[in-house]
Amino acid sequence: MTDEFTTDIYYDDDADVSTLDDETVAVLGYGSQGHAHALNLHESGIDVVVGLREDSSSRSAAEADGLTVTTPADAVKQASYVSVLVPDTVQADVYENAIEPNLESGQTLQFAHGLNIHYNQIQPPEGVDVTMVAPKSPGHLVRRNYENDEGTPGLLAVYQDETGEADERALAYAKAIGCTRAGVIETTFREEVESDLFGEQAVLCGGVTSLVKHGYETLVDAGYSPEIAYFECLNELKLIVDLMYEGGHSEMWDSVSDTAEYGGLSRGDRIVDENVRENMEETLEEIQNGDFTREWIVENQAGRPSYTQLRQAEKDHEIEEVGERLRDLFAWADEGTETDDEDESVRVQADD
Ligand SMILES: NC(=O)C1=CN([C@@H]2O[C@H](COP(=O)(O)OP(=O)(O)OC[C@H]3O[C@@H](n4cnc5c(N)ncnc54)[C@H](OP(=O)(O)O)[C@@H]3O)[C@@H](O)[C@H]2O)C=CC1
Ligand SMILES: CC[C@](O)(C(C)=O)C(=O)O
Ligand SMILES: [Mg+2]
Ligand SMILES: [Mg+2]
Repeated sequence: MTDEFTTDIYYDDDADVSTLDDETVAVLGYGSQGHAHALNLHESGIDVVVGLREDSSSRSAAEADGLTVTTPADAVKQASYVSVLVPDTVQADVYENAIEPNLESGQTLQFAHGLNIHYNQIQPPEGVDVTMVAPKSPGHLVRRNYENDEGTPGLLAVYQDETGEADERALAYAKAIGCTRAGVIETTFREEVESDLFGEQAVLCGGVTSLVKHGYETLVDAGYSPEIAYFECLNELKLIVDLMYEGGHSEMWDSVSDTAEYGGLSRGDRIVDENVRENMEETLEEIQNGDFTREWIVENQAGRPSYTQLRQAEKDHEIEEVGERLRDLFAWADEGTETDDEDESVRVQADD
């Protein structure tokens, strides 16, 4: 642990996987996070049972991966530690029907995102520890990093500590899925939920895709080719973000040309200006006052009409079709010498 930061950060030496020896962890859901947690826990020597619906489309994958699968209700009965990794929108329902009737004092109820607890969609009983281990990464990378002996940073929070061991047990879980290899930051449910929702809406997912689309459209509308616009505004973004990830903004600015640095520093705040900042503050307020979550719950109750429309519009955007064609060319380039007939035809087009 280090005391140089405002929060506690835990690493492998601060956690002990054997805390969960002789226990069974129920992983409910086998999607993005579920498959990663279940497999990493299993390979860390922990007894895992996966809870899925009888007709679940994930059942065959979990079984093929060598895991024991049963229903969510039965998994909760078998386990002392319950990790809720079904989508946020069904957690309240799964809690009411499969978890709550089978919960016993001393068990741990754990989440990877605090939405349902923080916005009171799930109200756990006394006697049960309620914790969160939230990897700050898509689940598929949680798994890939673990397999590569690398870690995934995560957040840890304790909402209810009835056993006096909630923290220690959550740390053991975080270590078993590979998070303490990279570092686990102690936080609260409120901080995790509000910052996570804000990050994905304003910057990571919503903000960045809108920025890319606006950049792409500006170039294409001005007569530049869609392929050039795609590479400039989307493909190269990864390379720039990789530099920021490795060494912060400084490493990125050091690596690009002086022309790019001067242009970026003098123009960046003109593009993402005070209006954007005000929009960000409004978005954060909707998260803090619960408006976003209320809207999302109603949207789900109504069968997701707006979500479906927004998803389709995003899929139909020209940049998706251009990107698909161009990524195929790059897939060929990545395959090196293993060319086949199909690859050769791409090579001709690429050379043309
Ligand atoms: N996606 C991510 O990378 C991240 C997610 N989180 C959090 O992790 C949690 C899980 O999210 P995520 O991994 O994206 O979820 P997914 O959408 O990937 O979960 C799908 C899994 O849940 C099962 N499932 C869906 N509905 C039900 C149901 N009603 N009853 C039982 N099982 C069901 C599905 O099985 P079936 O085949 O039966 O539909 C499938 O196995 C959420 O709290 C999320 O906020 C946190 C950090 C990152
Ligand atoms: C950035 C999106 C995320 O918050 C995540 C992968 O961390 C999510 O909810 O999927
Ligand atoms: Mg997140
Ligand atoms: Mg999230």
